[in-house]
Amino acid sequence: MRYLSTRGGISPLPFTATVLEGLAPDGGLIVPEKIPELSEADLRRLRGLSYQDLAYEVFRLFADDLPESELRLLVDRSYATFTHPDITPVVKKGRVWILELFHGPTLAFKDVALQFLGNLFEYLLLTRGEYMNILGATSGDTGSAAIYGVRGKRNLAIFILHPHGRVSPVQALQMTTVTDPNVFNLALEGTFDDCQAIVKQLFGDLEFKRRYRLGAVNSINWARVMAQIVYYLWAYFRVSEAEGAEEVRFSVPTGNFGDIFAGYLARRMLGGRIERLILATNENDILTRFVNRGDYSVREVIPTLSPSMDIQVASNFERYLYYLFGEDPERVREAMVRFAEEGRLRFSEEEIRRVQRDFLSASVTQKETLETIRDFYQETGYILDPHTAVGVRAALEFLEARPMICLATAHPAKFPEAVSRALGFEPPIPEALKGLSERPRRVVILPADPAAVRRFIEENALQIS
Ligand SMILES: Cc1ncc(COP(=O)(O)O)c(C=O)c1O
Ligand SMILES: N[C@@H](CCOP(=O)(O)O)C(=O)O
Repeated sequence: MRYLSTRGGISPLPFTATVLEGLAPDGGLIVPEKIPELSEADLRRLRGLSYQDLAYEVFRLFADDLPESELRLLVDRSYATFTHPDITPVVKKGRVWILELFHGPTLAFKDVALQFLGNLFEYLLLTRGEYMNILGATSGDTGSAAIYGVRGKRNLAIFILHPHGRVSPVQALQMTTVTDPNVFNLALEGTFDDCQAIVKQLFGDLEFKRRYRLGAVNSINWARVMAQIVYYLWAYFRVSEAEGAEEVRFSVPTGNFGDIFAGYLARRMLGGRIERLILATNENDILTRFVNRGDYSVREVIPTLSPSMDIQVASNFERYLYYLFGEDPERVREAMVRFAEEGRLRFSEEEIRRVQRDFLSASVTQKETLETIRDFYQETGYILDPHTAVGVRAALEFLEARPMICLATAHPAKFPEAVSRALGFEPPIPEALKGLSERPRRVVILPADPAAVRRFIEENALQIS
C-alpha cells in the first residue's frame, strides 16, 4: 500500500514512512492510495477472529512494509495492556448496543490506537537508530493516552499541548502526574483549536520539523485512523451475528472527526453494511451543520460537559473532503486555502446529498446530555460518560429496524462532575484512577503562541548528536 497527501504534494510513501512523517510536508493529511474492499470470503474468514487476530489482518492490508512477525508482536504487546479479554467488548443495553472502548490504560478510546502507535514508534526508531520528539494537541484524552503509549520508551520525548482549564480535572491529572523527564505537558491559555493550529503550524515549518524530528500522535497520523478501523469491523461482526442483521448503524460522538472517519473507511471496506454513521456533536455543532445543511463555518468554541469534543476545526474533515471531492487534491487544496481565509466552506446540493448517504447528524445540548445519562441509567442501570451520552442521544433520534451500535468513547469516572450532576452520585473509581490527586504533578503554562511553544521545544527537545 502507498500513501498520498490530500493536497497532492508528495510522492507516494510506504506505511512506515507515513507513520514517521505525521503531517504531509505540503500541509495535507496522508491517505491510502486505495481503500481495500472486503470480499464475502474475507468477511467469512475475519468474522470469527479474536480482536488481536482481526487487528493483525486489518493492519496487514495497510502496513505491508512491516515484517509480518514484527507486526504480530506489536499487536500482541499493544493489546496486552487492556483489562478486558475482548479488548473492545460490545454489550446490549436497552434499545442500543454499546461498544466499550475504554478498557485501556487511560480509560478512553484513544488507547486502542495509541498503545499500538507507541510500540510502533519504538520499533521504527530503534531499528533505524533514530529519535523523535512527539508534538501533540489534546482536548483531554489523546494527551494521556499518548503519554501512556510512549512512556518508558527509548529515543522519544513527548510535548503535549492542552487548553488550560478546559479539560476535565481527571484528564488533567492523568497527564500531569506523569513526571518522567521526557514528558512535557504544556497548558496553553486558549482553546483546543489554538493548540491544534500551533501543532500544525510547527509541523508546517519543515526546517523545524526535520531539525527536531517531530512526530505526530494526533489523528493526523495515519496509524491512529488505521487502528480505529478495527473496532468497527469487530463490533459489526458481533452485532450482525447476534441480531441476524446484514446491516447496522453506528453512532459516534465526534470532535476532531478522526473516530468517525475510521468508521467511514470501515463502511467502505464493508461495502455499505454500515448503512449510515450517526455523527453526534455537542453544542460545538459545525459538523452537524455541515451534514444537515452543507454549512461548514467556524464559530467560537463553547465549553461543554463533553470537553474532549469542544472543537470547531476538525482535523480529519480534510480527509473526508478528499473523498467527497472525488480524490481531487487540487480541489482539497483550494478548499483548505479558502477555509483558512474565510473560516467557512459551502457545498452544492448534490454534494450534501452524497454526504447524507454516509452520515446522519444531530447536535446534543448539555441539558440533553444530562437527561440522557439519567434516563439511560434509570432504564438500564448503565452509567454513560458525557461524550458517550451525546452519541446515545443522537442514536435514539435515528433508531429504526437496523441494530444501532453506540461508541462508548470514555469511562464515566473520567467525568465524575457531569455524572454526579445527572445522577446525584459519582461513578465508582476504577483502579487506574485511584490516588492520582496525591501524586506530584508537572505542567508548564504558556500563552497560546506558536513562538512560545517553539522556544520551549528548542530548549527541551531530545537531540542525539
Ligand atoms: C471521550 C471522547 N469522545 C469523543 C471524542 C471525539 O472523537 P474525534 O475527535 O475522533 O471525533 C473524543 C476526542 O477525540 C473523546 O476524547
Ligand atoms: N478529542 C481529542 C482531540 C484530539 O483528537 P485526535 O483524535 O486528533 O488526537 C482529545 O481528546 O485530545
